[in-house]
Amino acid sequence: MIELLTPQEMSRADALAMEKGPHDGAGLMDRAGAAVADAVLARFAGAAGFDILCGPGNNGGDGYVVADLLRERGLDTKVWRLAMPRQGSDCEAVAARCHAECAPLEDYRPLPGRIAVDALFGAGLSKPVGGAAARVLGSLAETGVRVVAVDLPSGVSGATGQVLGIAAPAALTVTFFRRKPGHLLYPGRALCGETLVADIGIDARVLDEIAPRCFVNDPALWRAEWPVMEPDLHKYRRGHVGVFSGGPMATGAARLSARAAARIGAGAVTLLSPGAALAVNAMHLTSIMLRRVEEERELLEFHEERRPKAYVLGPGFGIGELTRRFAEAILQAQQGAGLVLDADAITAFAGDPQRLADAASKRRGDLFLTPHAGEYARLFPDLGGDDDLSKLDRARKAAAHMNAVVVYKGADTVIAAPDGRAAINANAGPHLATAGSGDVLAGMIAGLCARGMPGFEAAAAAVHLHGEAGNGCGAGLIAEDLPERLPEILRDYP
Ligand SMILES: NC(=O)C1=CN([C@@H]2O[C@H](COP(=O)(O)OP(=O)(O)OC[C@H]3O[C@@H](n4cnc5c(N)ncnc54)[C@H](O)[C@@H]3O)[C@@H](O)[C@H]2O)[C@@H](O)CC1
Ligand SMILES: [K+]
Repeated sequence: MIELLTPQEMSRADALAMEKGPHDGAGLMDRAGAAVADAVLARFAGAAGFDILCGPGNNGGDGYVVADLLRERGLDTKVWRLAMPRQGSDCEAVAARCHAECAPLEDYRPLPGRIAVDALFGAGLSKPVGGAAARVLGSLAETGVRVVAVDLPSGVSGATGQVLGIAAPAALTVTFFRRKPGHLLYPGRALCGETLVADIGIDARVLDEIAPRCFVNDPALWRAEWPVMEPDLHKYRRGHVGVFSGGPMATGAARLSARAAARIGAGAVTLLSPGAALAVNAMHLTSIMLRRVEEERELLEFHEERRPKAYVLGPGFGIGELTRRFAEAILQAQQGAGLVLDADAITAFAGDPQRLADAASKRRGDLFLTPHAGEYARLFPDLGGDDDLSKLDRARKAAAHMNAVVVYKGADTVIAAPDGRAAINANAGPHLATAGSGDVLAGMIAGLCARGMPGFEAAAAAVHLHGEAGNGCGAGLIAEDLPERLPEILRDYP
């Protein structure tokens, strides 16, 4: 169940399911409505009554099925319809046989103690919600009546998670077959409340034809590429990571990355430090090696001699020509290596992103960019300022343009590959929003890249395990804790 379908892909799944049987459109709708009614009864059977808000499309159709099922149970149930069902739709067919009392939506007033089932718009939302629907959704949000959303809270775009017009927060959302990006991308994710995915009898083989390109970032997405630890493994075959340190007053970030690379299983890690910071770094390192790298010549010597599999450049490094030259040197080296550009190394290319794109077009190893929203907007001002683009679109466009795996960070981190695959992360808690957390993630990505994981999977695995590490710490978390949680988590990934 890791695939995420756009509303268009979901309607294709519905159509393919109807074509192949055994259920026709009304049959799927019966099952969808029954799944919602079951979920409502499991949680809110004791409510004073049930108000089913029905739109004119098939989302409304699900609502009529719910109304009938609750009414059959003898529960106080009333349908409030926005408009008559669309002619010839499955909604029209199920509405015609619904026995619940119907009234115009504009007469609906939310009453405390009753449950509102929001079946106004689902996958077919096509414009901002206005008029009576907007007034009702606004009043739901104000009165705090408990809302169960059918498929999606009406007003939330399934494709982007953005609110078109207005949406009312749901306590529970019941969706069908597979989730959509809008269930996982904010603000949609927060408006969905608890999300249930119901099986309505669509055969998963329809996915072979749809070939979805977006996934929830679950271990099932990358587990097959997890590097196997062979018993006779030599430390350099486990991959060597080089991490660039900043000057004497900015060394901590690089050490966090280095420690994370080591903890995630790189066989060796070397901190590449300017001469002035060697002493301060040496005072804080034990198993991690230290080497002076201040000029491009020293970097190339290290690269030739030690053949690292991946680098981290950016944390605490500073923004300047040296940053850009180091990045280019690694991307253009004969012996390819992965390169994670984080923090300052992303900002260093702001103003001239084409220079990075040119270097990346010739790369021999994987390239990763790990911006948060601010860094993203600095590097891609046009994409960052385009309100029509979702976070998913932005990550994908950046990945294609930079020929890189882009990890667009935040509470709903998106990982996108240049080939169009993308994953949305869902396991990270708010405690991860702390100084140094991103430096740890950069090191984890480099470590998994050095261990031989392909780029997209390495980034997705690192983001997931970073979330797990954060959840293991909870409140009081500081970035130093994250690498130390990894040995326990990695017991599940031998
Ligand atoms: N037989 C099927 O096709 C199935 C459909 N399912 C349900 O059907 C939904 C999708 O149905 P539809 O494609 O009919 O789409 P919706 O019912 O989500 O909405 C489409 C209707 O709403 C109108 N509309 C869209 N945005 C509006 C706005 N902002 N203001 C006013 N009117 C607006 C459209 O003109 C159209 O009439 C899913 O979300 C799911 O709940 C499920 O029952 C599974 C089976
Ligand atoms: K809805």
